Amino acid sequence: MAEYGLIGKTLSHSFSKPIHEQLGGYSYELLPMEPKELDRFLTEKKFRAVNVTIPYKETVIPYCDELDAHAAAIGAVNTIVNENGRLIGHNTDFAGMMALVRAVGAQVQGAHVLILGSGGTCKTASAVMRSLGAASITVASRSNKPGTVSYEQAQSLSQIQIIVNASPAGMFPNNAEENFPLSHFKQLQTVIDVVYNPIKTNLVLDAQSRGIPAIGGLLMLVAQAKYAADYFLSKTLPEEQIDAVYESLIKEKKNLVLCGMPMSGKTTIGKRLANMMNRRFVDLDDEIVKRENKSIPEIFDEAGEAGFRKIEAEVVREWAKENGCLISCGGGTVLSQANVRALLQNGEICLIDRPLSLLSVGEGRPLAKSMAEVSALYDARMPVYRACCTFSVTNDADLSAVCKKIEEKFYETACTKRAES
Ligand SMILES: Nc1ncnc2c1ncn2[C@@H]1O[C@H](COP(=O)(O)OP(=O)(O)O)[C@@H](O)[C@H]1O
Ligand SMILES: O=C(O)C1=C[C@@H](OP(=O)(O)O)[C@@H](O)[C@H](O)C1
Ligand SMILES: [Mg+2]
Repeated sequence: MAEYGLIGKTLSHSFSKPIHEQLGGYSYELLPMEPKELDRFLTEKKFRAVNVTIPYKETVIPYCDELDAHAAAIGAVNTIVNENGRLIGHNTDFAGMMALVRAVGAQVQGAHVLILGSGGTCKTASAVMRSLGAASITVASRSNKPGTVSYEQAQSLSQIQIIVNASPAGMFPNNAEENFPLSHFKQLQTVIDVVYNPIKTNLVLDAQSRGIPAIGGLLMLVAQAKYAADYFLSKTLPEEQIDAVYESLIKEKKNLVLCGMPMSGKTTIGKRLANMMNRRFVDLDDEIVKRENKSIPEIFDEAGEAGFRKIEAEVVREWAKENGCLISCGGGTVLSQANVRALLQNGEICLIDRPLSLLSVGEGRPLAKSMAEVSALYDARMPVYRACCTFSVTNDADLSAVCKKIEEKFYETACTKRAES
């Protein structure tokens, strides 16, 4: 019998297991099930408490003997506690979203709010925004539901100050999906995205690049889990647990991406650091070579630089979706804004800043065959590297000192909650 767990349809990418195990010390199982199995599961009641996710948050309501006030008002249940055979339904998404709103510093009182998506999460978002005194709440949906506007109509709502994405747009595996355009919203103050995989969707990255505070859904996931764990254990865990679990999850899940000049040490440092940090090591050039079964100079000879960049972009798309990796780029990878954006969804980019005087001509590098070429590349590329990186480390010391410095900076500056909003 699974004592605690998560019921839903497809759960392979859920982070709930490590979150709950860290929060409450109990074992927590992912329990994917079809509707037929759900009926048996909730009738047999062989569990102590479970969380509920898509698409069952409304389906489970008739099985509950009692609902708490939030669950009843919202019409969705994400936590069920089995109290001696009586199933009590709670909604801790409400408190989870409150935590997200607080963390990003949204001023909801008197604000005009646009919610993207009209499913279950929209109900929670509306309830939160209403309770915080929003002046108006408009819901945009693709399905012409009564009381909603289309995405096209939503574009003309120039008074909108807060946008909440409550739809699965941009969610894994559709990370590259174009986000809802933000350029029309001149009054926009805050963007909240409930999607937590990737850690930053294109919507969050777009808002942040416009200087608009924005936050992804990971903190909400952790916060709702903490409030669910309170019900599971019949006690109130400290609020600080939310930040602690969030930060440890971010540290584990974020990719560390190394960029920089050819011969700056990306591959060498990457291998060593991945070992030190116990991370999966991915060298994008190696992945390209493996995929094409050709060396890099052969690819350049046959397909030109444009052909190489096309393959490189596809390999970036694939690996940028992963979590917890150490990714060493090729020297030209981050010259493409689309590649940078993909890598920033789940990662922090570190520039390996190796002074020009320490760079040399390397083998198998078609674009850096002479020192004159290296020097010209250096002048052209360093500003681009500096602009795209989250932090940089000078590589002019011995390798182990440089690796240590990168690890420290990654954890200290790149993985804090502040970096997400
Ligand atoms: N801090 C360092 N100390 C000594 N050698 C270094 C250092 N950084 C880089 N190198 C050397 O520079 C060369 C190029 O490194 P590499 O990792 O292949 O660069 P990249 O992947 O950035 O093109 C390797 O021979 C590596 O050992
Ligand atoms: O600078 C570049 O444009 C390139 C750098 C190489 O990687 P390294 O930086 O690891 O040498 C490799 O991706 C390819 O030759 C193109
Ligand atoms: Mg390399």
